[in-house]
Amino acid sequence: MTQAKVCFIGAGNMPRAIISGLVTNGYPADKVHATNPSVGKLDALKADFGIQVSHDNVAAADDADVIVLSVKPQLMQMVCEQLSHLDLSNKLLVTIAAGIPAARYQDYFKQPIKLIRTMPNTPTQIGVGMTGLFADNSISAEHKQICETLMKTGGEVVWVKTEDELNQVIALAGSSPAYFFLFIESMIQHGIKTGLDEQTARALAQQAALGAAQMVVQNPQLSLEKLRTNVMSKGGTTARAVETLEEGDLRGLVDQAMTNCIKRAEEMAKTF
Ligand SMILES: NC(=O)C1=CN([C@@H]2O[C@H](COP(=O)(O)OP(=O)(O)OC[C@H]3O[C@@H](n4cnc5c(N)ncnc54)[C@H](OP(=O)(O)O)[C@@H]3O)[C@@H](O)[C@H]2O)C=CC1
Ligand SMILES: O=C(O)[C@@H]1CCC=N1
Repeated sequence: MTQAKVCFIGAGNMPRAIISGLVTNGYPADKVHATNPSVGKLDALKADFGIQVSHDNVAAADDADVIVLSVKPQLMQMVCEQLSHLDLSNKLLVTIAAGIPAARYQDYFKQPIKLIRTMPNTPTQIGVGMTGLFADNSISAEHKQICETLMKTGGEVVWVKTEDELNQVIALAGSSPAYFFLFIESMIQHGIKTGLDEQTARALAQQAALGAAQMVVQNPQLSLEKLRTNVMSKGGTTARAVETLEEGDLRGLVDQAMTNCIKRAEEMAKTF
């Protein structure tokens, strides 16, 4: 089952990112199906990637080898219950939802299931994603391999040893693209405020962000502190800017943001 028939239940931002990674990297489009209530996202997926689309969760799931549960956590129970009368014994279930514990799905489906929890991020869309994966001991090596192959088309994957660690994956990778977007957005706002046009401000900020990320990736032998201090001439402009960020306790703020991110995942685990 190396090229399994995959069905995404829910066709929002994250499944679109995964589907883009899959098809762009040569996964056969005719083996990918997405379902969604509204038509716009389905039309776009069909036009952009040539995959099958429909509104019928049950028929699509019944036809698939791998069912990727891709709706918002608050809709998950309803969607799973809708599929619960299908024979799922030969299917692999993959969830991308934040928060909901693996054991909860067993209750939703009212039958024994094989489920892998994943936590991807939207850069998967352009092949530089990061996905955390968790499977308990009941999941076969073959199913783990299928899931890993699917997620790897969009970037890197990391298996975590305990389910709790998936919450750290959310804080470090699932949610974190948004932190970087906010930072870049703030930089662009400053550029515009001080007189640059938006296009120029964005070009400057985005290239600096890309360059900084590539510097981190391509210099594993250098600490982040070293990379930072290499930019900071003594008594220069960067030192003044970085001092300002430190005085404003950027580190403390990031720590608090990530702590709250994890707390929210824990709350969601109790709610859904
Ligand atoms: N966005 C991200 O960066 C990440 C998201 N996730 C997880 O991915 C999941 C989806 O998030 P995301 O894609 O961002 O959410 P979106 O809000 O973009 O998409 C949710 C989709 O689910 C559809 N939907 C609603 N009801 C049903 C139903 N009954 N059957 C099938 N589809 C339905 C919605 O359709 P309609 O528009 O018609 O209402 C919508 O297209 C969440 O569980 C989230 O935790 C995980 C990692 C990262
Ligand atoms: O914000 C969320 O809940 C989802 C999970 C990680 C990214 N988006």
